[in-house]
Parts: sequence; structure tokens; C-alpha cells
Amino acid sequence: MNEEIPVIDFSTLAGGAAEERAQVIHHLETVSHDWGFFMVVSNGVPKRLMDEMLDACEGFFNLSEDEKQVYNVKHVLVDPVRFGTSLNTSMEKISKLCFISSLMAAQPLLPLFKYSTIKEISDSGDLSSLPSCYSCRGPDIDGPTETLEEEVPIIDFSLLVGGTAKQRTQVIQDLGKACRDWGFFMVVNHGVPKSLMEAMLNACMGFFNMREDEKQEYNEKHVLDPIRHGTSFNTSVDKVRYWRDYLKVFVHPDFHSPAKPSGFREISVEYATRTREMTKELLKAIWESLELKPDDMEEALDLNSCFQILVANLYPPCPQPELTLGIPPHSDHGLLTVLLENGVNGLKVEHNGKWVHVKSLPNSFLVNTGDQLEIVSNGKYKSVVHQAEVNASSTRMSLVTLVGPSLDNVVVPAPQLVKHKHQLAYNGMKYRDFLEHQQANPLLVKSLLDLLRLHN
Ligand SMILES: O=C(O)CCC(=O)C(=O)O
Ligand SMILES: [Fe+2]
Repeated sequence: MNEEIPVIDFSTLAGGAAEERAQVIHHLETVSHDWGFFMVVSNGVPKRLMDEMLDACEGFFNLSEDEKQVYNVKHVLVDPVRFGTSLNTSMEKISKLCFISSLMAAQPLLPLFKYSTIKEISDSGDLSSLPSCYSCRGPDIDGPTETLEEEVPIIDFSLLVGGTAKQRTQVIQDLGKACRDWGFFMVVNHGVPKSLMEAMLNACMGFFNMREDEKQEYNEKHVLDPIRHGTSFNTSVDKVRYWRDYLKVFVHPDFHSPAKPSGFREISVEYATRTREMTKELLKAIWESLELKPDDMEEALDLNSCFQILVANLYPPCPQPELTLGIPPHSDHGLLTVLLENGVNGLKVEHNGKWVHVKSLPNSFLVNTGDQLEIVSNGKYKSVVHQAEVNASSTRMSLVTLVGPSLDNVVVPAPQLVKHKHQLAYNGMKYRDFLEHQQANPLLVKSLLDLLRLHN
């Protein structure tokens, strides 16, 4: 088409008689509606200034690459000066990941069973060997090949909240060291009653023991649905299957609960509250260990509206446990994760390039650092990679409660930890988007966090 684009005479608009001005305004209205595009002439900006501005920009692009480097890969909202290529390379990487995972989902379906959960398969006693779709171990996925026998750090919570000032300072130091060196620690003397911990484990087992059709209403939900039941990690994207069933319930800021089994709601509201309070105390202390002011934490993380989820993982006995995993190597998406086991071990955490088999003490909680803590601490405290193994003889259950910032929070490195611009180590991302991407894609070690990291 060979049409002339509309021209607006600015001098008439700014200095013309009322009638001429009204005509231009009418013209502007038509042009905005029909074209959304126009040329402004007699605009009053000196030609000399326009030429100088073009030259100045060209001058910037002509600087050497390391001179422009300071403005590279900045945060889209926070940074006032940004230099880069394409549109936003980190979001483009995420779109690519989604595209790849949609292709993965489009692969032929895994062999379908007459059973919908691992519990059903295991209870049937039908299997003497593992179906091939559950074979998920191998050098690519197994991570470290060596296993270490090491004691994980132990934190006495009672000294943090009820000890002397000196004891509290010591625990804060120990917490800092545990987060830096391990990303993992065991909490003892936490004050959550043993009876409540047992009741919560029993309530979760009660849920898994319900008939499949009673659990059905929570199946195949969107990853942001507040109550989800399922098997493996996310069967619409998993390339292989994992030997696990799960129940995931959002419990804060809005509390949700499955209607059955009876008592689940009352027990989980109490359990969620007690573990949330404990986690917030631990976070406060970890914040202090980073030498950040306690008052800045609320602003950075909005913990009054913190997101909290309860996840019950069920790993029934497996015919060939050495060939499969309950959950593959991954990091958790939140700030801190608090894990309780039913007395059967199976968690492995990565430490100094080796796997450490965790043996929890009776009545203790296992705590690990998550991706949002890695971002906000600007990489000082890395989220720990871990996996769950299964066994041939006993049912293992783990109960995970994960606390993150408010879902609306765009988590960025704490400015106090970024003294010079080039120290900024992560792009920020809204926590809700992070959670959704992590849950909607295959679980691949730290793949989503890797996309936000600025210096690989
Ligand atoms: O069951 C376990 O030991 C680990 C569970 C886990 O990593 C998770 O739910 O994110
Ligand atoms: Fe985890």
C-alpha cells in the first residue's frame, strides 16, 4: 500500500488560534483511532539538539564493550540505565524452556497403567520389577557419584528464642555458617509438640489411605490450585516418572484444607501456624547473620503475607529402588523448607560435590535453604540441591512445609549486599511467576534459578 502517514503540525496545536487548534485536536483523534501513528512537524525541538542526541547515542554504542558492560543485564524495573541485546534475554530463555517442555509434553504418552497412584501399584502387590518409565537413574540425573558420611549441622532453636544474648548470637553465627557451607541443618528443641507432629503425619497418611475416588477431586489441577493430589512430579511434563504420590496444600496467607479425612483441617491449621512461626524466627536470625537490619526484612520479603505450602510426599515400597527416585535432584523454590520424616530415611543433600545421606534425629526438623534465599542474599546462601530415594521394604512419608515471601513480591538481591553494580548476581522475578514456572516444568536441578543468575 502506498499511503501517506498523517502529519500533525505542533505549532498550530501549541500556538494557533482556537479554531485551528480544535481542528488539529479533531485530526489527532481521527488519526489515533485509524492509525495509532503520526508524524509531528514544526515541533519546536531544535534540529541541532536532535542531531546531537542521535550522535550521542551512536557514541554510546561505539564505546568499547567493557565500557558498556556496567549497564549490562540489569533488572528491568529496578535499574535506571540498561544496555543489552535482543529484548530481554533472561525472559527469552524462560520462554525457550517453556517451549522445550511443551515439546517434551507432546512426546508419546508414557505407558498407562490401570493404576493412578504409586500407592495403588504398591498395594496391589502386582509388580516384581520396576516398569521402565520409572527408571530415572543414570549418570545424567544422579548428580554426584560419591556418598559422604557426614554429620549435618544441628541448631538448638530454644537457644535462639529463649537463651541469653550471647547464646543467641552464637546460634545466629552457627546458622550463617550452616547456610553458607551446607544450605542445610537439623533443628532440635523447636518447641513444636511431638504429639502435633505425629498427628500431622497421621492425618496425611489418613488422606493417602482414602479411596482413589475420594482423592480424585484434587487430581490434575493447575499448579497454582490451592489443593493438589497426584503422582510423580508433574505428569503432564515429566519425561520419566518418579516413585512418589503427593498432596500439596496452600496454607498461608489463605488457609486451605481438603474436607477429608476428618480432623485434617484442625491439625493442619495448628501445624502450619507453629511451623510458620518457627520458620520466621529462623529467617530473622539468618537475615541478621547476613548483617542486614531486622527492620529491612519485612520490606524485602513481606513475610506477614508470606506464602506457605504443606506438601506430604508418600513413597511406598518399591520393587527395584536402586533404579528409581522419589524426587530427582532439585532445589526448593521458597526461602526455607522444613521437613519432617516418618522415621524412615531417604533424603540426600549435595554437599561439596558429594551426596550426604541424612539421618534425622527423633523429634527434629530438617531445614534447607531455597531459591528465594539465594536470590535475596545475592548468592551468599545458595539453595541446596537434594533428592529423595526410595526403598524396598518400608513406606516412607515426608511432610514438607515451605515458606516463601509474599507471592506478589518481586524478589531481588538485598541492595545492602550489592555494594557495586557489578556485584549484582541475579535478576529479580515475581515469586508467583517463579513458583508457577518451577512447578509447570520438568524438575531439573536448579534450572530456573540458573536463568536468573547474571554471571554464570
Ligand atoms: O522427601 C524428601 O526427603 C524430600 C522432599 C522434597 O525435596 C520436596 O518435597 O521438595
Ligand atoms: Fe525439595
